Formats: sequence, C-alpha cells, structure tokens
Amino acid sequence: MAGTSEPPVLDSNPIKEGTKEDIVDKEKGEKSEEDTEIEMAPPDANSVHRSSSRPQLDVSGAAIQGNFEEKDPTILLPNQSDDISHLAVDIGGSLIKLVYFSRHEDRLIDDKRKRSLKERLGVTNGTRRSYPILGGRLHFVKFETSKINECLDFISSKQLHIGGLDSHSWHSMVPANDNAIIKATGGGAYKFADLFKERLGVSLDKEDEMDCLVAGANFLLKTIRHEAFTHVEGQKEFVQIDHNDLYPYLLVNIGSGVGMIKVDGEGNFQRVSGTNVGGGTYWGLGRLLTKCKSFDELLELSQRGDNSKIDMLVGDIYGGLDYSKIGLSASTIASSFGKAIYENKELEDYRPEDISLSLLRMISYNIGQIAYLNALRFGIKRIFFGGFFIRGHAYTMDTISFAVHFWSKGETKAMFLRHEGFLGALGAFMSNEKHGLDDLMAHQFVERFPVGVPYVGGKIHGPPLGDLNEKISWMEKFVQKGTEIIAPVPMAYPGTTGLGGFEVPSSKGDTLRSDASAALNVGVLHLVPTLEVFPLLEDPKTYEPNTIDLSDHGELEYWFTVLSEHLPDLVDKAVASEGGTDDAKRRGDAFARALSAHLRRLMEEPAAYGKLGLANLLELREECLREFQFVDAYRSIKQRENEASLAVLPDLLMELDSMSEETRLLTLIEGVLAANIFDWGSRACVDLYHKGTIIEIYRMSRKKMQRPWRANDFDIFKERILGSGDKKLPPHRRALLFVDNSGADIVLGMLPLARELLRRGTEVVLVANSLPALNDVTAMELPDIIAEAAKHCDVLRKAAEAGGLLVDAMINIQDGSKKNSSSVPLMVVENGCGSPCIDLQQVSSELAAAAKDADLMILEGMGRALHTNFNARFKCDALKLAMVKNQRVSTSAPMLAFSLLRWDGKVLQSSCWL
Ligand SMILES: CC(C)(COP(=O)(O)O)[C@@H](O)C(=O)NCCC(=O)O
Ligand SMILES: [Mn+2]
Repeated sequence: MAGTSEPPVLDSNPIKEGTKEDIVDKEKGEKSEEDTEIEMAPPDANSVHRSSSRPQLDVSGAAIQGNFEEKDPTILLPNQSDDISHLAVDIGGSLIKLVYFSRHEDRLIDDKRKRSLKERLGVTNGTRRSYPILGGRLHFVKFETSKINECLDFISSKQLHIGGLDSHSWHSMVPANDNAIIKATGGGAYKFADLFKERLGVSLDKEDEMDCLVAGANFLLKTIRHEAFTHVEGQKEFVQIDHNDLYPYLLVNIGSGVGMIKVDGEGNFQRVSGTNVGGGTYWGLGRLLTKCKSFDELLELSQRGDNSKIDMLVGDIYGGLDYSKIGLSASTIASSFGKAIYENKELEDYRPEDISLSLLRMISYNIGQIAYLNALRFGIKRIFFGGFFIRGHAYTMDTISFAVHFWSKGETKAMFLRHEGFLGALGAFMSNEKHGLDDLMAHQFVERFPVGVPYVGGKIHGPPLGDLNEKISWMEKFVQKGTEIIAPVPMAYPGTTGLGGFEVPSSKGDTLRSDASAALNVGVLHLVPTLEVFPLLEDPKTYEPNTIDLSDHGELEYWFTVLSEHLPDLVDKAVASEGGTDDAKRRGDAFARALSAHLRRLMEEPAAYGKLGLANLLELREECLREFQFVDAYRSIKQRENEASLAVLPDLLMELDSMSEETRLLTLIEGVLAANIFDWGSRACVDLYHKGTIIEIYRMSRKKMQRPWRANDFDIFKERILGSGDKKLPPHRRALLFVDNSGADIVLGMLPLARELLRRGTEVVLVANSLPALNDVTAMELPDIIAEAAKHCDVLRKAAEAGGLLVDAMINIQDGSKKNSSSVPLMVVENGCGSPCIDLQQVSSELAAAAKDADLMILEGMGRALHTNFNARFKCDALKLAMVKNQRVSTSAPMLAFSLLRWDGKVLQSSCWL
C-alpha cells in the first residue's frame, strides 16, 4: 500500500441505526443461508451448480483430480458437499458484515457423453488455473453490531471459525481448531477481539480498513458486471467498466467522516484527502436539530422537506432572479441555512423535514465538491462513492451526483457501487490469499436473485434462511402475519382471464424497497469458474444479450403480468411433476409466493439486482422452481411429446428424402419454425394445445409456414449451403445448433436439419440446456432422444456413433458393425444455462471448446434467438430461427412481426405470426 502520513479521517460509523424487529426465526437460524452469496462450482462439475442443499461432510472417495505433480492439486470429494469455511468480518459501529466461503462440492457426473466429448473436443480445464478449492459460495451476511452475540452464535452454529485460515486444513480438509484465526477489519476488530477469543476461541487477524476497502472495490469493479451505476433524478444507469482501464479512480468513502482515496492499482492507493464533514455530521447535527431517533428517520424526513425554507438561495439575494452572468439559477443554494440569519425564527419554527433536507444538501454538496476538486487535482475521470451514509439512498445519491455534475460542468459523473456495503468485509476476505479467489474474471460470476430469502423485511436481518423447510415455513408464517411483516405479498392467484390478478404496489412504503434498509441486500453472486465467454462473439465488450429493455416501465409491467398469469398453471405442473404430494403442494405454494414477491420487488425497483432484462425474469422463474426443489416441472409433458414426435419421425424423413435438394432445404427451415410452436412458455401456444393433438398442431403449423414469405432472402442461405450453378462452397466444418424445446421441436424440427448438415459433411454439435427450463430439452436428455431417432435413420445413427453418443444406447445396431465410422460426428454439449434464454457471455467450457472449430451457428427459439441474441453478431455464419409466439413481441417491433430466419444478423426470411 502506498500510504499517507496524514492520519485518516475516521470513516468508521459509530452511528447507531434504528432497529427493527428481526424477521428471522432465530431458533431455526443455525442452518440458514443468506440472500447474498457467491457460488463456486467445481472446475469440472457436470452442471451449473445452483443447489443450496447442504448435506454433511463426506470425504469418502476423495481423490486428487488431474496432475498429481501439481502444487496444490484439486481434490475431489465426490460425496462431499458440506462447508469448510473461510471467514472474514468487518465490524463497524452499526453493522457487522460477514463474508464467508463455504466449500460446496458438486457430485462429479462424468457420464459417457462427457467423456467421449472431452476426447473429441479436447475439453480440458483450458486456461483455467487449478483451483485449490473445488466449489462453494461466498456468503454475505450482516448483523447489527449491538447484537454481536447473535453474530457469534451464527458463526458458532455454522462452525465458521473452525475452518480457520490454516492452509493445512484448507487443503487437507482437516479442521484446524488450534490457533484459528479470522480476518477482521473495522474498529470492532479491536473492540471485540477479546469477545471473539472468549466465545469462539479464535483470534482476529486485523486488516487495515482502507486496504480492505480498496481491495473490495477493486475486486467488485473488475469482476461484477453491473456493479457501478450513476444515479440521476431517480434513474439508475449501469456503467460498463473496462477492466483494463479501471485505474486511476477516486474512492470516496462517506462514513462518519469522509475519506478520499486515489486508487492506482491492486494494492496501490493513497488517501489523498478527506473531510470531517460527513455522515456523522449529518446525523449528529440532524439529531440535535430535529430530535430524530434514527439515521433512517432523519433521511426519511428529508424526502418530504423543502430546503428553500431555510437555505438562502441565489434568488433570495437577487430578488427572485437568476445570477445569470456567472450561471447561477435563482434556486441555487447561496448559503446553507442562510435564511435563518434574518428570519428571526426559532428552531421550533422550522419543520424538521426542511432542516433535514438542508443538512443533507449541505453535506452532500460539500462532499461532491471536494471529491470533484480532488479528481481534478489528479486528473481522475471516475469517482466512486460509498459508505454507510449512502446505503442506496436514492435522494442522497441524486444530491451527490448533482453536485459533481454541477461543479464539473457535466464532465465528471458520480458513480456508486451496488455491493459497497460489503467492501470492507470482502477486502478482508481477499486479504487471505489461500482461497485463490483473487484472479477470477467477470464471466465467472453469475448474478442471481436472492431466491433463498425473498423477504428481507427488517433493516438488518440475522441468519437468513437456507433449509428448504425453513423457507417454506417462512412463507407460511408470512401469510399468517400478513402486513405485520414488511414484505407484503398477499398471494392471490391471478385470474385466468384478462389482465387481472396483480396489483401494482400503490404505496412505496409497504413493499420491499431498496432504500436504506434494503441497501445491503444485493443479488446473489454465483461464482462459477467453469464459465467462459462464448468465443464466437464478434465483440464481447459490446455484446448485450437482452433484446427487450425492461427499464421501460410499460414493458416491465407487461412481462410482470405475463409471468403472474402463467403462475397458477406452472404451480400445477410443478406439483404434479413431484407426484402431487402434500409436500409438493406446500412447496408449490411457497414457490408461488416467493416468485410473486420477487416480481413485485422488481416492479418496484427493476435495477435492484443489476440491469434487468427479460432473460433475467425468465430465469428467475426457473431459479425459484429449483429453490423449492422442483427439478423438472415439465418432465412428463416432455416425455409425452418426445414419444409422439418420434413415432412420426420416420414418415417425415421419408417425405424429406423424396424432395429435391432445394425444396428439402426450404422444408427443413419451415419445419424448424413450425415445430417451434411447441412452447409451454407461450400462452398463445398453450391455448392452442387444447384444440388438437400434437401431430395435428404440428401439421397445422407447417401449413401456415408455407404461406408466402414476406421477405424472401432464403436464397442467400441456400446459396451458401447448396451453391449456385457451378459455384459450390465446401460445407461448413462444424455447426452449433442451439436447440430449444422437447418433442416436435427437437425431433421433427432440429434433428432433421442436423441430419441434412451431417449428410453434407458438416459436424453437428447440438447445444442444449444444462438444467431444465420450461419444456426445453436438456443435454442429459438428448442422447436418448437421438438414440431413438437413430433407430430410424442411418445418417443419424452413424453420426451419433461417431460422436460417441451411442456408446451404450439401447439400439440394435442394424449392420452390426461398430467399426470406425466414415461419418462426421453428431455431438451434444451443455450450454451452462438453466433458462429459456442464453447469455453468451457465460457459457459452459464444453460449449466454448466446441465453438472453437465451428463456422456455423443456428440459434433456435424465441428465448435464444429473439429475447436474447437477436442483435448479437458472430464471427461465423449465424442463423437465428424462431416462431414469434407472442403477439406483443410481434406487434411492438414491426421487424419482429414474423417468424424469423436471420442470416448473419440480417433478417432473411419471415412468415406470418400464427
Ligand atoms: C418463454 C419463451 C421465451 C419460450 O420460447 P421458446 O424459446 O421456447 O421459443 C416464450 O414462450 C415467451 O416469450 N413467452 C412469453 C409469454 C407468452 O407469450 O405467453
Ligand atoms: Mn423453449
């Protein structure tokens, strides 16, 4: 650290926050988990780890993975999924923030598909380093400092102090009880050191507060997408920080006092300035002047205040006019509290609301001004503000932003950090290098909604909920308590007709809000080291997966309604998929409440967990299902549709084979679009399913696809595939087919298209979901479907054999030969997602490996080709195919009014919406 000889202004926060009823049932707290966490999956996990179940430690079958010679090799615990922890604490005057890591091992499912795929694609751990840890999560928890005993109980009940810092125990999994040490920062690290020793037998290894602050900020700015945002007139706007162009920046920490730190790099910073007029000044003066009992109360007052009642404005001096010569409007504050000089009033004559606002503006403007001047002094472009004074308080952020904008004449923007409440704790955690989390990259983090605890209610909450039963009973308890609990989600099922069934929260006061009380409740950050940026993205930096912008309130409201209306049916399906037991019903009910709560929370504050796109909303639904242990709500529907479609596949293949090349290609494309109608996420489609059998609907859909095409650019695609005249291009080397739904979609749509490509000498990789989402087919399910299809088709059979998919499939190989196939291979890879959409910034390592040799990609379905990736550009040929099954999407953007066939970013063909 490049330190400073000047003693820092005290940035810790002795301010006591208002207390509220703790919302968590403490008796049940010990097995709980929290709202905010970073989750790590093992480098070779079979699927994206998202489960939060936590069985006991089981070291049976432990084995070293990979190279034995390697220093700190990865140790696999195939049967282990318990926690071994690293813990760091930041003990401030009002809050204790904990960051702890729990190692969480996924079972390593190394199925045959994976093994043969690895050989074929050469999937290794790639550029990923070998992590000394395998999987797990970073958890973020907070307690009130006044309730430190609760915090100690929590640490003790979870045995967080036992993993300690002993590197031996970390690698050998033998808990180190002796001399256990916890990394700690904040004033309380000194104040409570003896208490920790006494109660837990651990020593606090103290880390400098500023070091931690900076380390935490650097980590977040480099690794968390949508971490920094501007806040202007109530509008949050996320700022994409270029990791390679982060430094220098000014970090302004507004605690009781204010510290200004110039950060030049990792561990390279200097406290360049500060001011003793900070949060403590606001609260101290405010308390004396208004008799407020808490900091939050004072802040709340300010929202109803009018500072012109007490501040002397330019207009007061200039007879209501602007001082335009120097650019000051009449409403500019000339002198904070200046009116009090001549008004001859007593304190009681001023409203506390007005006093609070004048104070807030006085202090925020002053901080903004000093920050800007320091930025100017060092030629720094970016200023990040943090500290307890801000805590997500919209008005405070607006005021600071205004000040910076004003003084810099719009040149500099104030920015804020979503996780700023955990900077110190995170930095303390990072100071322990043994966990190896310091060089992770942005694409390895997946931010999720805190599904574990949708209700954050109180200002501070204790041990959050982790155990499923606890979560369910919390939901139930919530219903009984009704509005007594802050988060009110009366779960009236929406009607099945019309737009009824939900209420837009009428008053801000009675819903989950991101005000000071919820400011530390950031999203869930899963850390998945296996994720990679999709290598075929033309420009990963500018890539934006979401097509629909939900910051438009009308748009958000529409999708909120769609998801709310879909909920009862989804609950029915989910409960049925688990045998309709009482337990399943209870979980179904809790799931519905949790999802509704999240939706309402997002309606209230769309940017609560980072930039919100439709893909996030659709994923939230799936995450929530998994949270309540609904593994696959559409399991039986998928099976039924697969069987029905496989039964007609031979006829379809025969029909296709009787066609000319050109007709066949067109029919195949039409077939993909037509079969994409089997989508259980679309209301229009589900309504249709009541009107006929699967096959009838498929036929009807195919007929409609044959309507005249509105835009007929099919020739470009055809030319590339079939050539024109004598001009023939070699076939594509490898095609990635991002498949969508089960049943007809995969069997009658995508498989025949894959077969055509295979037949032409193109390797085909089917890219499917890692986890179920609606009725989408998963990578685990595909080999069986292909094996069935291969019974009727030599091309598919040979290719599947060549791709190692039929190693032990249940098919009778007709010609009896398993010899080296001359066919190009057909392979299956998982995409790393459990959603109907796909964010190509974060895909599985096997998909990334498969993409390296690919020169054609076909994205299918609304979720993958329209809601996400519609505007994405790729380094190779790309075809985007989807039937537009949502009327709003089809009418809101005329360009999307039809089913899509997009070639290399250009709409090729389209046909009418069904
Ligand atoms: C959830 C979906 C993206 C799935 O579509 P798919 O990717 O299967 O084509 C799509 O059904 C959708 O956008 N549904 C919105 C709700 C509705 O139209 O009823
Ligand atoms: Mn789908």
